[in-house]
Amino acid sequence: MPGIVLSVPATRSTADTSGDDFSLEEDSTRWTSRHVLVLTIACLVTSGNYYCYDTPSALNTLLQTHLQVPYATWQWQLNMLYAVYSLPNIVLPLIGGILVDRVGPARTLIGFALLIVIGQGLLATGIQARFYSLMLFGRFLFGLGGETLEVAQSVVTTAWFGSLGGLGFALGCHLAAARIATGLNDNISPWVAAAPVDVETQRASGMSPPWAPPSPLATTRDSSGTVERLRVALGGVTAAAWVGFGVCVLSLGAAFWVVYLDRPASRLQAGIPLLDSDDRAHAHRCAEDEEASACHAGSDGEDADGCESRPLLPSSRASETMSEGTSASYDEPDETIHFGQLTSFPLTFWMLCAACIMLYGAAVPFFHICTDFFQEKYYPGDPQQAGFVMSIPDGISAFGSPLCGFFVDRVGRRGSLLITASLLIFITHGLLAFTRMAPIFPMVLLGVSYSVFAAALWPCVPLLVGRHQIATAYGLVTVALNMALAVFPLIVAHLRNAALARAALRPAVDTSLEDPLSDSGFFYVQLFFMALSGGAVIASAVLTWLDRRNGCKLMTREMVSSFSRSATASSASSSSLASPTSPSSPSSPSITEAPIRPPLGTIIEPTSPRRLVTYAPDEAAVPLLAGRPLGRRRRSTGNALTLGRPAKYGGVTVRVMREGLAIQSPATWVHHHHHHHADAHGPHRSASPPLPHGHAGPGRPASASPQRHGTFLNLAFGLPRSTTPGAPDRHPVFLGVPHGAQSGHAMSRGLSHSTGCGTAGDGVRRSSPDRRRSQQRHGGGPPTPNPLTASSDGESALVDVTLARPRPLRPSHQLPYRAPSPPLAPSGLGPSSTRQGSGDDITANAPP
Ligand SMILES: C[C@H](N)C(=O)N[C@@H](CCCCN)C(=O)O
Repeated sequence: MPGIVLSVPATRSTADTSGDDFSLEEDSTRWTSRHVLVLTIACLVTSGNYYCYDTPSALNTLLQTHLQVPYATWQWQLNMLYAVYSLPNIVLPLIGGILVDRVGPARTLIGFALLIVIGQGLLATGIQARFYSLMLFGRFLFGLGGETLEVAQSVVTTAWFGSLGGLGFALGCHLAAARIATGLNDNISPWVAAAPVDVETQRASGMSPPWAPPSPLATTRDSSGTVERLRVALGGVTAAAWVGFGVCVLSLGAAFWVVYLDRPASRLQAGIPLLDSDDRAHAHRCAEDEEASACHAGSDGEDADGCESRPLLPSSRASETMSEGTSASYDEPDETIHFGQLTSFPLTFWMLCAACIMLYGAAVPFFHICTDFFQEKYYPGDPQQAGFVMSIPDGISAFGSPLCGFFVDRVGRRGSLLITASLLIFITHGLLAFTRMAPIFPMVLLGVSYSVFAAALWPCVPLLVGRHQIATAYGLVTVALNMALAVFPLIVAHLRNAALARAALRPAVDTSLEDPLSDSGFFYVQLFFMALSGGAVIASAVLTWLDRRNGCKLMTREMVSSFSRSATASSASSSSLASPTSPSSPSSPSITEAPIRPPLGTIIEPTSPRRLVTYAPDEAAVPLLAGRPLGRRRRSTGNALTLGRPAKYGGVTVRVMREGLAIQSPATWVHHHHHHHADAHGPHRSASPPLPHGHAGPGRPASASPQRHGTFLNLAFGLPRSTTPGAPDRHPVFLGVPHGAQSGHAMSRGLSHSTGCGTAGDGVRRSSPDRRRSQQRHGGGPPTPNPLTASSDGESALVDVTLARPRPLRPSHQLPYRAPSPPLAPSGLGPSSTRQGSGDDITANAPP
């Protein structure tokens, strides 16, 4: 009996359909130079934004002098420059995120980077022309692009590093780049702006009256260096603003580069899953192409769209579009993110937003005022010392964020890290409010906390939402961040003003700092920040608690499930799963604590009798596991794959070709559906006894049904006979585990889905998770178990599964294998019956 190869279609692959070999151009399970390049350039993309964001405050009084406005007016104007940046971003990143989810990060990345360039250009022009309204408008455009650019950048980074086990580190590098860009601006902008301006320019601009003697700083045109001459020629703050413009142009260039590196063909080559938008574009192009079938067939040549490298279209949607030659299937409502879908975001996600508001609110608005505070309480008349202490958190974060991100990738436990960080901020503000301890130590604590929470918070986003919602989710968290940054500074200002007003009314009393209530409002401000960080502790604790009930997604180490990797070479991949030394090896002692994430294309040769892979229930398609329920819904089910000895159980091999595995165990329904006999009503059914293990049923050259035995891949499978001499049989096989009361419904859905879809050019039937979601939504029925479809060619089969997210399997979930409840049959079928028709068969493969 030939070993059965179940090729489980992956999200994206570069597989070769011509055979069982699954070759890739790059080992997609490791960092490659391409990854390093993508990360480096992606970090540069937002550098312009971060460099220029703080230009107004870095130039502050120099700008005021240049604009020749009174101090009070300037305070208002300065704040307005920040307000027009932040206020629109209370909403815009959400719209931007939805846009990114719809059209993909490529176009949006360029668009947002362009907005930043234009915005900064207008700001610089406004400064040069001393035209404040133009500055304001430029800053507004700059804000439109700035925050949403980060969303698009995060999406690209998540795609490249999410399943590589390096998302925390990669996002930490973004943060580091941001902190460095901020630090550079803090130093370079004042340096450029304070350049000596020649006397004539000063006089011409009115900065210096004609009778005034030249400033001792002012040099003349005979400055020796080119840089000096440039500084003089451009003139102070204008030059500083145009330098910022130059950095933004560089960032735009980086955005183009990232888009180039992230193009579909490049992703496929690197084993990075394509985005839905890429799917759409790709499928549209291929559908228009007369040679679209070559895309399926796996031609070796490369076309502009990268068809060459995706003979197996990993996306069900793509494959359906490709196979059906229509784009209609892409337009299913569930496939496109829209506002209505926000309600489908889990509570954990909203709690993450709450934690983001409190954490950033307790840190960043404090940075804005802390130099004032330090000068008042610790370093009167010493702005330099105050400035130095203020820069501590950013300095620590510049190198701490990637380190913490790396730690997060290795340890998981993001919720616990957020709680710890919140506690640290609480202690920081407590120390600053109630003690006279030098602020250096509290600021170091704050720096550590800032590094930890930013590094832990952002990588949580893709773990909590669906793959097609990631940009929207990043957008929402960015909205939350901007709410904090827009609202809390106003509250802080109000607290201070109220305290100052009270102090003004008070008679001259002892204003010594021994009395904390006698300061100019900073004590109340610190209490406010303590309240926020206390709220962050609570939000993070609730988040962690919810997450534990919801599959411990935030505790997961390493990979983002919805971005399963494309394949490594099959042998390597196989060994990566089987080898104890492999990071994802299930045989390491910790295997039951962390989900196995078989990279796409992995050939699983089950060699260990006791390996259990558990995936958390998927919202949309909940595969069923008999036995003790796993996951969030205690009475619900989880997805499990149990692997056994191939030699003993017929050499069942599973190749992961979609988002991991969701093979139900311990009992599996198998439906052989001869699509050429299918009618619109689904297969015919007839009762007959179950096939014994490895026994070919009528009309089949071979059949293998590894039965439940200890812990193993319980998979019933039949290989239909080839009807065309020389041509491999391509029969979709339905695998699903109807269980409990929903079984009949679920199975019938699966069947109708099976009969309703065309077969791809390569003969592979692919299920559509989104279609299923759509069916559920419109049918209003209960969740549908994964309808796994497959086809076989006598030697192998391709099985399409939808994967749920992996979750760590805690020791309490390490269950001894136990006999399953017999699965309920669909529509009156008994649990242990095999019904065979001439063309369509259902095998209910119950455990013996
Ligand atoms: C307002 C500014 N963009 C900001 O504070 N950003 C945050 C979040 C950055 C997320 C990057 N993916 C920061 O910590 O810098």
